[in-house]
Amino acid sequence: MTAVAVIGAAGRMGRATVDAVEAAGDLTLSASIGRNDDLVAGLEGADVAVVMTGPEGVDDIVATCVEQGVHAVVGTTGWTGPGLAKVRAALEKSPSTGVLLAPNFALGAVLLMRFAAEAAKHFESVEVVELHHPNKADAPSGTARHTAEQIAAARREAGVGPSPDATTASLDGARGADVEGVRVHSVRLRGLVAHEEVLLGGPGEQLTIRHDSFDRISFMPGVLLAVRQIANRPGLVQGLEHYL
Ligand SMILES: NC(=O)c1ccc[n+]([C@@H]2O[C@H](COP(=O)([O-])OP(=O)(O)OC[C@H]3O[C@@H](n4cnc5c(N)ncnc54)[C@H](O)[C@@H]3O)[C@@H](O)[C@H]2O)c1
Ligand SMILES: O=C(O)C1=N[C@H](C(=O)O)CCC1
Repeated sequence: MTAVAVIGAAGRMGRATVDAVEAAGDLTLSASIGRNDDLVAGLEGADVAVVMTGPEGVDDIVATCVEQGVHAVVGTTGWTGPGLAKVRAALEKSPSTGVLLAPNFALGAVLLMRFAAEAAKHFESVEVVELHHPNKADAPSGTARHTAEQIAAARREAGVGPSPDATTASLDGARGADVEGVRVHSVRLRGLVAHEEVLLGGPGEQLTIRHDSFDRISFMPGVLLAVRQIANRPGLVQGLEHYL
C-alpha cells in the first residue's frame, strides 16, 4: 500500500483528491493536511504527498516534502522562478526523491497541449484562451502557460515566425499576456470549472482545439497515475505528459 498525504485537503482539489485516494484499493490516506496543520508531523509515514494548496508558500511546502524524503505530486499553479530554485536545491540533497509539477492532470488537457504544439507548426497565427471559475487565484492558468511554452518551442524548432499582428492596443491587456511570443487570454466566469481553447489561423481557415473539465473528477485519474508512478521518477519533472 502506498501511503498518501494530501496537502490543501480542505480545498476544492484537495477534497476531490482525498475522495479519490480513499476509493483506491492500493492507496491509503495517511494525512489530510490543512493551512494550520504541522506539515512535518503530517508527512510522517507518507510515501507520497499530493500538493493542492494555493500558490503562496508552495515552494516551501514542496521543499519540505523533499527534505522529509516524501515524493511530491504538485497540482498547484501560479508559482515559477525563484520558488522552483528552492525545490531544485532541496532535490540536490535528496536526489532519489521525485517531484512532479503538473499544471493539469486531465488526460484531455495533456492531449490538447500535444495536439496544439503539433498544429502550431502549420498555421501562421496561434492564440490561447483559458476560461476558469472566478475563484481561481492565478492568471494565466498554469495549463495555458504550459500550452503556450510548448507551442512556442514547436514553432521555434520548425522555424515558424511570430503570429502576424499589426494592432497597437489602446488599453493595457487588450491583447492578453505574452508567453514566449504567444498571446494568452484569461476569462473568469461564474459557472465554469476549467476550459482552454487554442485558436489557429491560416489563409481562409481556422482550427480550434478545445478541452473542457466540467468537474474536478476529471483530474483524478491523472493524480492517481502520478501517485502510483512517482517513486520510479526521481528528480524534477514538469508536465504529466512525461508520465504517459
Ligand atoms: N494540476 C491540476 O490539474 C489542477 C486542477 C485544478 C486546480 N489546480 C490548482 O490547484 C490549486 C488549488 O486549487 P483549488 O481550486 O483547490 O483551490 P482552493 O482555494 O479551493 O484550495 C486551496 C486549499 O489550500 C489550503 N492551503 C493554503 N495554504 C496552505 C498550506 N500552507 N498548507 C496546507 N493547506 C494550505 C487552503 O486553505 C485551501 O483549503 C490551484 O493552484 C489551482 O490552480 C490544479
Ligand atoms: O481551477 C483551477 O484553478 C485550475 N487550475 C489549473 C491551471 O491553472 O491550469 C488547471 C485547471 C484548473
